[in-house]
Amino acid sequence: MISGDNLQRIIDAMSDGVYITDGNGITLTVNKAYERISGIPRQALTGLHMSEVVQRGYISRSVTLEVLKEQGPVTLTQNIGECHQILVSGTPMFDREGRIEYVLTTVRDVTELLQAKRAEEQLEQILHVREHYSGEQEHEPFIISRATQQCYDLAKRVAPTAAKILIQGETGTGKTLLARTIHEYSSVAKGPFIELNCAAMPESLLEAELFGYVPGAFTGASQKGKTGLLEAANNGTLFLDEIGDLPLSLQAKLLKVIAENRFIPVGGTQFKRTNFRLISATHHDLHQLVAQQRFREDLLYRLRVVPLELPPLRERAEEIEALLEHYLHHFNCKYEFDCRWQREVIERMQRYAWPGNIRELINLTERLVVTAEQSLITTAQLPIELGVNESYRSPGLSLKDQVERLEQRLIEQAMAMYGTTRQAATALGIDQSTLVKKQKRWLNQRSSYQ
Ligand SMILES: Nc1ncnc2c1ncn2[C@@H]1O[C@H](COP(=O)(O)OP(=O)(O)OP(=O)(O)O)[C@@H](O)[C@H]1O
Repeated sequence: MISGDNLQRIIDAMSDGVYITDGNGITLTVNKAYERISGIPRQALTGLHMSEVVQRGYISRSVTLEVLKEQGPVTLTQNIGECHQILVSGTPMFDREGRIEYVLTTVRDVTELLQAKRAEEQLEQILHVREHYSGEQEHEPFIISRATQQCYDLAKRVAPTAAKILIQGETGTGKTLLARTIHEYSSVAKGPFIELNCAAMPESLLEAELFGYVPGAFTGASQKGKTGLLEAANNGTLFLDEIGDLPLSLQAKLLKVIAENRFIPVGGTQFKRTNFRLISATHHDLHQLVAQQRFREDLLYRLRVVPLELPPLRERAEEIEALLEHYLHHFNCKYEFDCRWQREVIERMQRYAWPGNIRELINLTERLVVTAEQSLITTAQLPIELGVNESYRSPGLSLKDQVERLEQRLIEQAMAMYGTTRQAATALGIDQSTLVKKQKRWLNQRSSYQ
Protein backbone atom coordinates (compact mmCIF):
# COMPACT_ATOMS: atom_id res chain seq x y z
CA MET A 1 0.00 0.00 0.00
CA ILE A 2 1.14 3.55 -0.68
CA SER A 3 1.36 5.68 2.43
CA GLY A 4 -0.66 8.92 2.78
CA ASP A 5 2.42 11.11 2.21
CA ASN A 6 3.52 9.23 -0.88
CA LEU A 7 -0.02 9.31 -2.27
CA GLN A 8 -0.03 13.10 -1.89
CA ARG A 9 3.35 13.30 -3.67
CA ILE A 10 2.03 11.14 -6.50
CA ILE A 11 -1.11 13.22 -7.07
CA ASP A 12 0.92 16.43 -6.77
CA ALA A 13 3.01 15.22 -9.72
CA MET A 14 -0.09 15.05 -11.96
CA SER A 15 -0.83 17.89 -14.41
CA ASP A 16 -4.63 17.60 -14.05
CA GLY A 17 -6.25 18.87 -10.86
CA VAL A 18 -7.33 16.17 -8.38
CA TYR A 19 -9.96 16.57 -5.62
CA ILE A 20 -10.67 13.71 -3.19
CA THR A 21 -13.54 13.50 -0.69
CA ASP A 22 -14.74 10.70 1.52
CA GLY A 23 -18.06 8.93 0.99
CA ASN A 24 -19.88 11.73 2.89
CA GLY A 25 -18.54 14.52 0.74
CA ILE A 26 -15.89 15.78 3.22
CA THR A 27 -12.74 17.09 1.48
CA LEU A 28 -9.72 14.89 2.18
CA THR A 29 -7.17 16.51 -0.07
CA VAL A 30 -6.50 18.29 -3.37
CA ASN A 31 -3.30 18.29 -5.43
CA LYS A 32 -1.02 21.16 -6.50
CA ALA A 33 -2.54 21.35 -9.99
CA TYR A 34 -5.97 21.87 -8.42
CA GLU A 35 -4.59 24.71 -6.28
CA ARG A 36 -3.08 26.28 -9.42
CA ILE A 37 -6.20 25.93 -11.56
CA SER A 38 -8.67 27.06 -8.88
CA GLY A 39 -6.46 29.50 -7.02
CA ILE A 40 -7.67 27.97 -3.68
CA PRO A 41 -5.04 26.64 -1.21
CA ARG A 42 -5.37 23.07 0.05
CA GLN A 43 -5.58 24.15 3.70
CA ALA A 44 -8.71 26.21 3.00
CA LEU A 45 -10.49 23.15 1.60
CA THR A 46 -9.33 20.20 3.71
CA GLY A 47 -12.08 19.06 6.10
CA LEU A 48 -14.81 21.12 4.41
CA HIS A 49 -18.02 19.44 3.27
CA MET A 50 -18.66 20.01 -0.44
CA SER A 51 -21.89 21.91 0.28
CA GLU A 52 -19.82 24.37 2.34
CA VAL A 53 -17.28 24.71 -0.48
CA VAL A 54 -20.18 25.77 -2.72
CA GLN A 55 -21.70 28.00 -0.01
CA ARG A 56 -18.42 29.86 0.48
CA GLY A 57 -18.43 30.61 -3.24
CA TYR A 58 -15.20 28.70 -4.03
CA ILE A 59 -16.95 26.81 -6.83
CA SER A 60 -20.30 27.26 -8.59
CA ARG A 61 -21.41 23.62 -8.49
CA SER A 62 -20.12 20.42 -6.87
CA VAL A 63 -19.57 17.34 -9.00
CA THR A 64 -18.90 15.31 -5.84
CA LEU A 65 -22.43 16.05 -4.58
CA GLU A 66 -23.82 15.01 -7.98
CA VAL A 67 -21.79 11.77 -7.84
CA LEU A 68 -23.13 11.03 -4.34
CA LYS A 69 -26.66 11.70 -5.55
CA GLU A 70 -26.35 9.70 -8.79
CA GLN A 71 -24.20 6.96 -7.21
CA GLY A 72 -22.24 6.99 -10.47
CA PRO A 73 -19.71 9.05 -12.51
CA VAL A 74 -20.60 12.62 -13.57
CA THR A 75 -18.83 15.06 -15.93
CA LEU A 76 -19.57 18.77 -16.35
CA THR A 77 -17.91 22.04 -17.31
CA GLN A 78 -17.57 24.91 -14.85
CA ASN A 79 -16.32 28.46 -14.83
CA ILE A 80 -13.67 29.50 -12.35
CA GLY A 81 -13.25 33.24 -12.08
CA GLU A 82 -13.91 35.37 -15.17
CA CYS A 83 -11.90 33.61 -17.78
CA HIS A 84 -11.21 29.99 -16.85
CA GLN A 85 -13.32 27.11 -18.08
CA ILE A 86 -12.71 23.71 -16.55
CA LEU A 87 -13.84 20.21 -17.37
CA VAL A 88 -14.66 18.30 -14.15
CA SER A 89 -15.12 14.50 -13.96
CA GLY A 90 -16.17 12.85 -10.69
CA THR A 91 -15.85 9.08 -10.13
CA PRO A 92 -17.20 7.15 -7.10
CA MET A 93 -14.96 4.49 -5.50
CA PHE A 94 -16.98 1.77 -3.76
CA ASP A 95 -16.05 -0.41 -0.73
CA ARG A 96 -16.72 -4.15 -0.54
CA GLU A 97 -20.28 -3.53 0.65
CA GLY A 98 -20.98 -1.34 -2.35
CA ARG A 99 -21.03 1.95 -0.40
CA ILE A 100 -19.20 4.96 -1.74
CA GLU A 101 -15.91 5.21 0.15
CA TYR A 102 -14.25 8.04 -1.80
CA VAL A 103 -15.11 10.40 -4.62
CA LEU A 104 -12.20 11.17 -6.91
CA THR A 105 -12.63 14.24 -9.10
CA THR A 106 -10.22 15.27 -11.84
CA VAL A 107 -10.20 18.82 -13.12
CA ARG A 108 -8.77 19.93 -16.45
CA ASP A 109 -8.39 23.57 -17.51
CA VAL A 110 -9.88 23.62 -21.01
CA THR A 111 -9.65 27.40 -21.50
CA GLU A 112 -6.67 27.05 -23.80
CA LEU A 113 -8.23 24.13 -25.63
CA LEU A 114 -11.42 26.12 -26.25
CA GLN A 115 -9.39 29.17 -27.27
CA ALA A 116 -7.45 27.02 -29.72
CA LYS A 117 -10.71 25.63 -31.09
CA ARG A 118 -12.15 29.13 -31.51
CA ALA A 119 -8.93 30.29 -33.19
CA GLU A 120 -9.13 27.30 -35.53
CA GLU A 121 -12.76 28.12 -36.40
CA GLN A 122 -11.80 31.71 -37.04
CA LEU A 123 -8.90 30.69 -39.26
CA GLU A 124 -11.26 28.44 -41.21
CA GLN A 125 -13.61 31.39 -41.68
CA ILE A 126 -10.78 33.64 -42.84
CA LEU A 127 -9.62 31.05 -45.37
CA HIS A 128 -13.18 30.64 -46.59
CA VAL A 129 -13.63 34.41 -46.91
CA ARG A 130 -10.33 34.72 -48.76
CA GLU A 131 -11.24 31.96 -51.18
CA HIS A 132 -14.63 33.54 -51.78
CA TYR A 133 -13.34 37.06 -52.36
CA SER A 134 -10.11 36.41 -54.21
CA GLY A 135 -12.03 35.01 -57.17
CA GLU A 136 -10.31 33.26 -60.00
CA GLN A 137 -6.71 34.23 -60.45
CA GLU A 138 -6.18 35.50 -64.00
CA HIS A 139 -2.82 34.36 -65.26
CA GLU A 140 -3.31 35.45 -68.84
CA PRO A 141 -0.55 37.59 -70.23
CA PHE A 142 -1.97 40.98 -70.95
CA ILE A 143 -1.16 43.29 -73.74
CA ILE A 144 -0.25 46.85 -73.04
CA SER A 145 -0.52 49.74 -75.46
CA ARG A 146 1.66 52.79 -75.31
CA ALA A 147 -1.22 54.64 -73.68
CA THR A 148 -1.45 52.22 -70.76
CA GLN A 149 2.27 51.51 -70.55
CA GLN A 150 2.89 54.64 -68.46
CA CYS A 151 0.14 53.68 -66.05
CA TYR A 152 1.52 50.14 -65.57
CA ASP A 153 5.09 51.45 -65.26
CA LEU A 154 4.10 53.81 -62.46
CA ALA A 155 2.03 51.06 -60.82
CA LYS A 156 4.98 48.65 -60.76
CA ARG A 157 7.26 51.38 -59.43
CA VAL A 158 5.05 52.16 -56.43
CA ALA A 159 3.86 48.57 -55.88
CA PRO A 160 6.65 47.62 -53.40
CA THR A 161 5.91 50.67 -51.21
CA ALA A 162 2.97 50.84 -48.81
CA ALA A 163 1.47 53.87 -50.60
CA LYS A 164 -2.29 53.77 -51.09
CA ILE A 165 -3.33 53.76 -54.72
CA LEU A 166 -6.51 55.03 -56.31
CA ILE A 167 -7.26 53.71 -59.81
CA GLN A 168 -9.59 55.75 -61.95
CA GLY A 169 -11.14 54.38 -65.12
CA GLU A 170 -14.37 53.54 -66.92
CA THR A 171 -16.00 50.16 -66.40
CA GLY A 172 -14.13 47.29 -68.05
CA THR A 173 -10.87 49.21 -68.59
CA GLY A 174 -8.91 46.72 -66.48
CA LYS A 175 -8.88 48.31 -63.01
CA THR A 176 -9.13 44.96 -61.23
CA LEU A 177 -6.37 43.45 -63.37
CA LEU A 178 -4.15 46.44 -62.60
CA ALA A 179 -4.87 46.10 -58.86
CA ARG A 180 -3.92 42.41 -59.01
CA THR A 181 -0.70 43.32 -60.82
CA ILE A 182 0.17 45.84 -58.09
CA HIS A 183 -0.50 43.14 -55.49
CA GLU A 184 1.77 40.69 -57.33
CA TYR A 185 4.61 43.24 -57.40
CA SER A 186 4.07 44.31 -53.78
CA SER A 187 5.77 43.23 -50.56
CA VAL A 188 2.52 41.47 -49.52
CA ALA A 189 2.33 39.41 -52.72
CA LYS A 190 2.36 36.19 -50.70
CA GLY A 191 -0.66 37.38 -48.71
CA PRO A 192 -4.29 37.36 -49.83
CA PHE A 193 -5.86 39.64 -52.47
CA ILE A 194 -9.33 40.51 -51.21
CA GLU A 195 -11.68 42.34 -53.55
CA LEU A 196 -14.96 44.00 -52.61
CA ASN A 197 -17.29 45.91 -54.88
CA CYS A 198 -18.75 48.70 -52.73
CA ALA A 199 -21.61 49.27 -55.15
CA ALA A 200 -22.79 45.68 -55.01
CA MET A 201 -24.69 45.60 -51.71
CA PRO A 202 -26.76 47.71 -49.29
CA GLU A 203 -25.05 49.63 -46.49
CA SER A 204 -25.83 47.24 -43.60
CA LEU A 205 -24.56 44.18 -45.50
CA LEU A 206 -21.51 46.06 -46.67
CA GLU A 207 -20.63 46.96 -43.08
CA ALA A 208 -21.02 43.33 -41.92
CA GLU A 209 -18.96 42.18 -44.88
CA LEU A 210 -16.12 44.59 -44.19
CA PHE A 211 -16.06 44.62 -40.40
CA GLY A 212 -17.52 41.17 -39.65
CA TYR A 213 -19.69 40.70 -36.58
CA VAL A 214 -19.63 38.99 -33.21
CA PRO A 215 -22.01 36.05 -32.45
CA GLY A 216 -25.63 37.26 -32.07
CA ALA A 217 -24.75 40.85 -33.11
CA PHE A 218 -28.18 41.28 -34.69
CA THR A 219 -31.31 39.26 -35.50
CA GLY A 220 -30.45 36.70 -38.10
CA ALA A 221 -26.70 36.92 -37.46
CA SER A 222 -24.83 33.63 -37.51
CA GLN A 223 -24.20 32.05 -34.09
CA LYS A 224 -20.51 31.75 -34.90
CA GLY A 225 -20.16 35.40 -35.87
CA LYS A 226 -18.46 36.37 -39.11
CA THR A 227 -14.93 37.30 -40.09
CA GLY A 228 -14.82 40.64 -41.88
CA LEU A 229 -12.80 41.37 -44.99
CA LEU A 230 -10.67 43.90 -43.06
CA GLU A 231 -9.42 40.95 -41.02
CA ALA A 232 -9.23 38.51 -43.94
CA ALA A 233 -7.03 40.98 -45.85
CA ASN A 234 -4.48 41.14 -43.02
CA ASN A 235 -0.93 40.95 -44.45
CA GLY A 236 -2.32 41.17 -47.96
CA THR A 237 -4.15 43.61 -50.23
CA LEU A 238 -7.68 44.95 -49.83
CA PHE A 239 -9.07 46.13 -53.17
CA LEU A 240 -12.15 48.31 -52.77
CA ASP A 241 -13.77 48.62 -56.18
CA GLU A 242 -16.35 51.37 -56.80
CA ILE A 243 -15.19 53.20 -53.67
CA GLY A 244 -17.24 56.23 -54.78
CA ASP A 245 -20.35 54.24 -53.85
CA LEU A 246 -19.25 53.63 -50.26
CA PRO A 247 -21.92 55.21 -47.98
CA LEU A 248 -20.79 58.24 -45.98
CA SER A 249 -21.12 56.50 -42.59
CA LEU A 250 -18.79 53.72 -43.75
CA GLN A 251 -16.39 56.26 -45.23
CA ALA A 252 -15.92 57.65 -41.70
CA LYS A 253 -15.34 54.16 -40.30
CA LEU A 254 -12.90 53.23 -43.07
CA LEU A 255 -10.96 56.40 -42.43
CA LYS A 256 -10.56 55.37 -38.79
CA VAL A 257 -9.38 51.88 -39.77
CA ILE A 258 -6.80 53.37 -42.13
CA ALA A 259 -5.55 55.73 -39.42
CA GLU A 260 -5.41 53.21 -36.59
CA ASN A 261 -4.89 49.81 -38.27
CA ARG A 262 -7.60 48.38 -36.04
CA PHE A 263 -11.40 48.10 -35.96
CA ILE A 264 -14.29 46.79 -33.88
CA PRO A 265 -16.56 44.16 -35.49
CA VAL A 266 -20.30 44.94 -35.58
CA GLY A 267 -21.79 44.34 -32.10
CA GLY A 268 -18.33 43.85 -30.56
CA THR A 269 -16.50 45.73 -27.84
CA GLN A 270 -12.92 44.76 -28.55
CA PHE A 271 -10.53 46.02 -31.20
CA LYS A 272 -8.99 43.70 -33.75
CA ARG A 273 -5.71 44.64 -35.37
CA THR A 274 -5.21 44.46 -39.10
CA ASN A 275 -2.60 45.57 -41.59
CA PHE A 276 -3.24 45.54 -45.32
CA ARG A 277 -2.25 47.32 -48.51
CA LEU A 278 -5.20 49.39 -49.69
CA ILE A 279 -6.00 49.87 -53.36
CA SER A 280 -9.26 51.55 -54.37
CA ALA A 281 -10.87 52.08 -57.74
CA THR A 282 -13.71 54.13 -59.12
CA HIS A 283 -15.28 55.21 -62.37
CA HIS A 284 -16.62 58.38 -60.64
CA ASP A 285 -14.85 61.70 -60.50
CA LEU A 286 -14.28 61.69 -56.73
CA HIS A 287 -13.56 65.44 -56.63
CA GLN A 288 -17.02 66.00 -58.05
CA LEU A 289 -18.49 63.69 -55.38
CA VAL A 290 -16.61 65.70 -52.73
CA ALA A 291 -18.13 68.91 -54.13
CA GLN A 292 -21.57 67.27 -53.91
CA GLN A 293 -20.78 66.23 -50.31
CA ARG A 294 -21.18 62.57 -51.25
CA PHE A 295 -17.54 61.73 -50.55
CA ARG A 296 -15.29 62.79 -47.67
CA GLU A 297 -12.44 64.98 -48.76
CA ASP A 298 -10.13 63.69 -45.99
CA LEU A 299 -10.74 60.11 -47.15
CA LEU A 300 -10.08 61.05 -50.77
CA TYR A 301 -6.64 62.41 -49.87
CA ARG A 302 -5.86 59.34 -47.79
CA LEU A 303 -6.78 56.97 -50.64
CA ARG A 304 -5.22 58.95 -53.43
CA VAL A 305 -1.56 59.00 -52.38
CA VAL A 306 -0.77 57.67 -55.85
CA PRO A 307 -3.50 58.22 -58.46
CA LEU A 308 -3.45 55.99 -61.54
CA GLU A 309 -5.66 56.48 -64.54
CA LEU A 310 -6.56 53.75 -67.02
CA PRO A 311 -7.62 55.30 -70.31
CA PRO A 312 -10.77 54.02 -72.04
CA LEU A 313 -10.25 51.53 -74.87
CA ARG A 314 -11.27 54.10 -77.51
CA GLU A 315 -8.12 56.03 -76.55
CA ARG A 316 -5.99 52.88 -76.84
CA ALA A 317 -6.88 52.05 -80.44
CA GLU A 318 -3.49 50.47 -81.16
CA GLU A 319 -4.26 47.92 -78.45
CA ILE A 320 -7.47 46.70 -80.06
CA GLU A 321 -5.99 44.41 -82.72
CA ALA A 322 -3.67 42.74 -80.21
CA LEU A 323 -6.53 42.26 -77.77
CA LEU A 324 -8.75 40.81 -80.50
CA GLU A 325 -6.06 38.33 -81.50
CA HIS A 326 -5.32 37.47 -77.88
CA TYR A 327 -8.93 36.77 -76.97
CA LEU A 328 -9.69 35.03 -80.29
CA HIS A 329 -6.87 32.62 -79.50
CA HIS A 330 -8.22 32.23 -75.96
CA PHE A 331 -11.76 31.31 -77.12
CA ASN A 332 -10.50 29.16 -80.01
CA CYS A 333 -8.63 27.09 -77.41
CA LYS A 334 -11.57 27.06 -75.02
CA TYR A 335 -14.14 25.92 -77.61
CA GLU A 336 -11.69 24.03 -79.86
CA PHE A 337 -12.45 26.23 -82.88
CA ASP A 338 -10.19 27.71 -85.51
CA CYS A 339 -11.69 31.14 -86.14
CA ARG A 340 -9.93 34.04 -87.85
CA TRP A 341 -10.75 37.72 -88.18
CA GLN A 342 -11.50 39.22 -91.57
CA ARG A 343 -9.27 42.31 -91.92
CA GLU A 344 -12.28 44.61 -92.24
CA VAL A 345 -13.71 43.31 -88.97
CA ILE A 346 -10.60 44.43 -87.13
CA GLU A 347 -10.71 47.81 -88.85
CA ARG A 348 -14.33 48.34 -87.85
CA MET A 349 -13.58 47.37 -84.30
CA GLN A 350 -10.73 49.88 -84.22
CA ARG A 351 -13.21 52.61 -85.19
CA TYR A 352 -15.82 51.56 -82.62
CA ALA A 353 -16.18 53.51 -79.32
CA TRP A 354 -16.32 50.47 -76.97
CA PRO A 355 -18.46 51.93 -74.14
CA GLY A 356 -17.95 48.68 -72.19
CA ASN A 357 -14.20 48.75 -72.91
CA ILE A 358 -12.13 45.53 -72.74
CA ARG A 359 -14.92 43.54 -71.08
CA GLU A 360 -17.22 44.38 -74.02
CA LEU A 361 -14.49 43.38 -76.48
CA ILE A 362 -14.02 40.03 -74.71
CA ASN A 363 -17.77 39.30 -74.61
CA LEU A 364 -18.19 40.21 -78.26
CA THR A 365 -15.24 38.03 -79.30
CA GLU A 366 -16.67 35.07 -77.41
CA ARG A 367 -20.11 35.63 -78.97
CA LEU A 368 -18.65 35.84 -82.50
CA VAL A 369 -16.57 32.67 -81.97
CA VAL A 370 -19.41 30.55 -80.64
CA THR A 371 -21.92 31.75 -83.24
CA ALA A 372 -19.52 31.54 -86.22
CA GLU A 373 -20.76 29.33 -89.06
CA GLN A 374 -17.34 29.31 -90.75
CA SER A 375 -13.75 29.92 -89.65
CA LEU A 376 -13.54 33.42 -91.08
CA ILE A 377 -15.41 35.95 -88.95
CA THR A 378 -16.74 38.53 -91.38
CA THR A 379 -18.47 41.90 -91.12
CA ALA A 380 -21.77 40.15 -91.90
CA GLN A 381 -21.67 38.64 -88.42
CA LEU A 382 -21.03 41.91 -86.65
CA PRO A 383 -23.72 43.38 -84.44
CA ILE A 384 -25.44 46.41 -85.78
CA GLU A 385 -23.44 48.92 -83.73
CA LEU A 386 -20.30 47.95 -85.60
CA GLY A 387 -21.95 48.47 -88.97
CA VAL A 388 -23.94 51.52 -87.96
CA ASN A 389 -22.46 53.87 -90.56
CA GLU A 390 -23.77 51.69 -93.36
CA SER A 391 -27.22 51.44 -91.86
CA TYR A 392 -27.61 55.21 -91.63
CA ARG A 393 -26.40 55.54 -95.21
CA SER A 394 -28.90 52.99 -96.51
CA PRO A 395 -31.16 54.93 -98.86
CA GLY A 396 -34.90 54.50 -98.55
CA LEU A 397 -34.95 53.40 -94.92
CA SER A 398 -37.94 54.90 -93.15
CA LEU A 399 -37.54 56.77 -89.86
CA LYS A 400 -39.33 53.88 -88.11
CA ASP A 401 -36.80 51.36 -89.50
CA GLN A 402 -33.88 53.57 -88.57
CA VAL A 403 -35.22 54.00 -85.03
CA GLU A 404 -35.64 50.24 -84.80
CA ARG A 405 -32.05 49.70 -85.95
CA LEU A 406 -30.83 52.16 -83.37
CA GLU A 407 -32.86 50.36 -80.71
CA GLN A 408 -31.41 47.03 -81.81
CA ARG A 409 -27.92 48.49 -81.66
CA LEU A 410 -28.41 49.82 -78.14
CA ILE A 411 -29.76 46.49 -76.91
CA GLU A 412 -26.91 44.52 -78.50
CA GLN A 413 -24.45 46.96 -77.01
CA ALA A 414 -26.00 46.56 -73.54
CA MET A 415 -25.93 42.76 -73.95
CA ALA A 416 -22.25 42.87 -74.82
CA MET A 417 -21.58 45.07 -71.82
CA TYR A 418 -23.64 43.29 -69.21
CA GLY A 419 -23.88 39.75 -70.53
CA THR A 420 -27.41 38.92 -69.28
CA THR A 421 -30.83 40.06 -70.48
CA ARG A 422 -31.78 40.99 -66.90
CA GLN A 423 -28.83 43.34 -66.36
CA ALA A 424 -29.01 44.75 -69.89
CA ALA A 425 -32.76 45.48 -69.44
CA THR A 426 -32.11 47.17 -66.08
CA ALA A 427 -29.38 49.32 -67.61
CA LEU A 428 -31.71 50.38 -70.42
CA GLY A 429 -34.63 50.96 -68.07
CA ILE A 430 -36.96 48.45 -69.75
CA ASP A 431 -38.55 45.16 -68.67
CA GLN A 432 -36.56 42.01 -69.25
CA SER A 433 -39.58 40.49 -71.07
CA THR A 434 -39.69 43.48 -73.48
CA LEU A 435 -36.01 43.05 -74.27
CA VAL A 436 -36.37 39.31 -74.87
CA LYS A 437 -39.44 39.86 -77.11
CA LYS A 438 -37.54 42.37 -79.24
CA GLN A 439 -34.55 40.05 -79.57
CA LYS A 440 -36.83 37.21 -80.71
CA ARG A 441 -38.51 39.42 -83.28
CA TRP A 442 -35.18 40.51 -84.77
CA LEU A 443 -33.93 36.92 -84.82
CA ASN A 444 -37.07 35.81 -86.72
CA GLN A 445 -36.68 38.72 -89.14
CA ARG A 446 -33.07 37.75 -89.81
CA SER A 447 -33.85 34.07 -90.42
CA SER A 448 -36.72 34.93 -92.78
CA TYR A 449 -34.29 37.07 -94.88
CA GLN A 450 -31.75 34.22 -95.15
N1 LIG B 1 -4.43 44.93 -70.69
C1 LIG B 1 -5.26 43.92 -70.75
N2 LIG B 1 -5.02 42.87 -71.55
C2 LIG B 1 -5.87 41.84 -71.61
N3 LIG B 1 -7.01 41.75 -70.92
C3 LIG B 1 -7.31 42.76 -70.09
C4 LIG B 1 -6.46 43.90 -69.97
N4 LIG B 1 -7.03 44.73 -69.06
C5 LIG B 1 -8.18 44.16 -68.67
N5 LIG B 1 -8.36 42.99 -69.28
C6 LIG B 1 -9.50 42.05 -69.11
O1 LIG B 1 -10.68 42.84 -69.28
C7 LIG B 1 -11.71 42.38 -68.40
C8 LIG B 1 -12.18 43.56 -67.58
O2 LIG B 1 -11.12 43.97 -66.74
P1 LIG B 1 -11.35 44.37 -65.22
O3 LIG B 1 -12.36 43.47 -64.58
O4 LIG B 1 -10.01 44.48 -64.61
O5 LIG B 1 -12.01 45.80 -65.45
P2 LIG B 1 -12.56 46.84 -64.36
O6 LIG B 1 -12.14 48.18 -64.81
O7 LIG B 1 -12.15 46.40 -63.00
O8 LIG B 1 -14.12 46.69 -64.53
P3 LIG B 1 -15.28 47.16 -63.49
O9 LIG B 1 -15.08 48.61 -63.27
O10 LIG B 1 -16.53 46.86 -64.26
O11 LIG B 1 -15.08 46.32 -62.28
C9 LIG B 1 -11.11 41.27 -67.56
O12 LIG B 1 -11.50 40.02 -68.12
C10 LIG B 1 -9.60 41.49 -67.71
O13 LIG B 1 -8.89 40.26 -67.61
